[in-house]
Amino acid sequence: MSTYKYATLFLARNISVNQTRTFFSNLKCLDVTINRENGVAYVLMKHPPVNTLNMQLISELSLTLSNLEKSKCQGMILSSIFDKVFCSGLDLNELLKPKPERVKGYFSTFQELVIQLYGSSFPTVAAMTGHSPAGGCVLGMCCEYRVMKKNSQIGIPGSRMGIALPRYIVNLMSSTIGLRNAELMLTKGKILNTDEALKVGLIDEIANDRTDAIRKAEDFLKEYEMIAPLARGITKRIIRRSIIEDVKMNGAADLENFVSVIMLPEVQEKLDMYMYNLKNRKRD
Ligand SMILES: CCCCCC/C=C\CC(=O)SCCNC(=O)CCNC(=O)[C@H](O)C(C)(C)COP(=O)(O)OP(=O)(O)OC[C@H]1O[C@@H](n2cnc3c(N)ncnc32)[C@H](O)[C@@H]1OP(=O)(O)O
Repeated sequence: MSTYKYATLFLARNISVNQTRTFFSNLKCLDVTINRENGVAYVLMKHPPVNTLNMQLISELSLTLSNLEKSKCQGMILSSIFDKVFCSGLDLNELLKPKPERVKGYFSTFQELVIQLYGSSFPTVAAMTGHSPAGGCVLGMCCEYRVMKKNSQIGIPGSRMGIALPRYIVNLMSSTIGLRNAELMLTKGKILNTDEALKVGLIDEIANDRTDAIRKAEDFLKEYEMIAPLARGITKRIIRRSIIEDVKMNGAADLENFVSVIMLPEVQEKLDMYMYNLKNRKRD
């Protein structure tokens, strides 16, 4: 049995091997296991070293969501096998010196994933085992509930990187923490620690460690066992409809705009500096 399989079973505590089944065995960047008893899917990102959202990870997440939609999945916990990082966001290498068609395809695949996760029919929880910058924060915001390990950081540093965010990201943040907080956070490209994130409502609970994060995520999903699935699903759809409709209406134009900004020499210069600083910063 692989290390990852052990990790999955460890996460699905109290569940014997007979109660779990590996949903997909041919994925490179994900482990997907379903608990047969309650229908909860555990989707663990395992793309070393820091779960950067390269094309492969984005595509596997998307494929997994499609398959979970077709299965009798009752809920999903999105997490990471890494203790320090949930997800480090989009792949900065895709943003640097990009070819227009390639970068357009990349962002469009990410946009589709966001809408798929945000609009999923089953309830979703992000069990964030560590830092969740940028795209990692976006994945978390698409879920109904976010539990984050203490001493982690979360936020979208777009402005600090010279990137004007697409409107669906701004809308997601505004719907999560309110317009005022979103404006303050996003215009400054602020990254929050767990206490700050809890205070503004960017996360819902703080966990002591990985096991605690998973337990809290399971507890959140358990509450739905008493709720009529149809009523829950319809209500979720109504609440989330405006952002989804907005992407359908404006997503393509928004994407064109975003790509043309990314290609600007001054934005590229800023991104280059950002990457340089990332590679040369002191590690803690
Ligand atoms: C139309 C769609 C638009 C969406 C627009 C808005 C949404 C998102 C935009 C983005 O997501 S851009 C990506 C922004 N991400 C970041 O700024 C995070 C950067 N990374 C970090 O802060 C840290 O790596 C970490 C996540 C806190 C982890 O720190 P740790 O010390 O554990 O690990 P490192 O040593 O820093 O990293 C290991 C290794 O990975 C490289 N790396 C990290 N993150 C990225 C990344 N996002 N893209 C590419 N590469 C990344 C890092 O440079 C290290 O490489 P080496 O130095 O080992 O070669």
